[in-house]
Amino acid sequence: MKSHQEAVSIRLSQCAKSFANGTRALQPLDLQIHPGETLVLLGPSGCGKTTTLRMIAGLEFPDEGGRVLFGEEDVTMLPIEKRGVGMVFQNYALFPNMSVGENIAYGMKIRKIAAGERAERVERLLEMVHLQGLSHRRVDQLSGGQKQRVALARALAMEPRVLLLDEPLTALDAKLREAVRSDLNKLLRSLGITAIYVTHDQGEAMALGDRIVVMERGKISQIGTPQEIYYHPANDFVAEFIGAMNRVDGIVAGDRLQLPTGTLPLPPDAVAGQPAQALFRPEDVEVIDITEADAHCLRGKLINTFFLGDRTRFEIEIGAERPVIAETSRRGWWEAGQQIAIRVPATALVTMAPRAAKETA
Ligand SMILES: Nc1ncnc2c1ncn2[C@@H]1O[C@H](COP(=O)(O)OP(=O)(O)OP(=O)(O)O)[C@@H](O)[C@H]1O
Repeated sequence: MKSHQEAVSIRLSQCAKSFANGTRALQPLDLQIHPGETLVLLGPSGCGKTTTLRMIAGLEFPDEGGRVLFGEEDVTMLPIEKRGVGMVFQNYALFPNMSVGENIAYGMKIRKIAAGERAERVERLLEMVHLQGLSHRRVDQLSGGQKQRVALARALAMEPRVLLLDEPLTALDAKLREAVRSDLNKLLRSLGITAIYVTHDQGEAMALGDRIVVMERGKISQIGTPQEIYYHPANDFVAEFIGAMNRVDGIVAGDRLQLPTGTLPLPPDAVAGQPAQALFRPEDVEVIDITEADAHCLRGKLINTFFLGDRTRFEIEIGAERPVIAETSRRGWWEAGQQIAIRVPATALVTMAPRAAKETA
């Protein structure tokens, strides 16, 4: 089913939010969401993700001076029922004593959409969320994943202009979460609806977002595609929040970064003779046997190993402020206490984006 609505852009302009108790949940915020894109709001607890989403929904209103636009239409003061948004929450918010079909049809009934059309839309939506044949099942007899699919179908039933999802997969167990996430991804792409998705889970953000907005303490820290956020963090906060990051300090010597225990490739912004910092991801660290170490390695002592099933994590003391973390899916094993070496290819050095909090699109 294609969304009947044309995809709409959304613009937040100077949207700040203070609550009556004096909490400043959001600093004045500017944000442009493209028609049909899935934008993920990502950040730690309390950073203002939900408040931003609720302002787009019409469940909160920005402080004076803030404006919310859907396309050309100023919706700043419109309540939720006049905005044409569909919402999905972590806790489903379904009517437990109604059937699946009744839940999905509820909004349509209120809007007095004819029974025939209601039934037809319910069938189409059930098919879309892979719940064919379950229309008469009571909601309290469904699994968590099925409930969340019903909530999604219900949100889409009114053919909203915008779909808003607030931590919709958090209540599901890990395996189910991945399955529903994959379906949701396909669905969002096929519908082409403008969607805003709140999560504190960076894996989810990477998997679902066309772009990700990383938020920190009521402010936008960076906006970018998942690749931009992962490989070119704009600042320390993003670098630390998204995935694990190694950072080591050295001195630029010739075409290498010199550390007490060996060398690494040069960071991109390195200046000869100056101190510089190299940032790299654990999965890009090659762990090698000390007998094979050469001038392009760092030497160290293995202080911890963790077998994680699909990969192994090593913590290696190299005389820097923090141990280097390496993760590899290759089968190879060293014992804690052993001397070891690591190599990092030049292409794996993560660069900081030159300017913070700039829109990249
Ligand atoms: N109704 C309210 N009254 C007062 N303060 C509020 C209210 N709603 C949110 N806050 C505060 O505003 C800040 C941002 O909250 P918000 O719910 O947007 O964060 P969040 O990033 O969604 O966090 P979480 O991931 O924990 O849901 C927090 O400090 C929160 O305590």
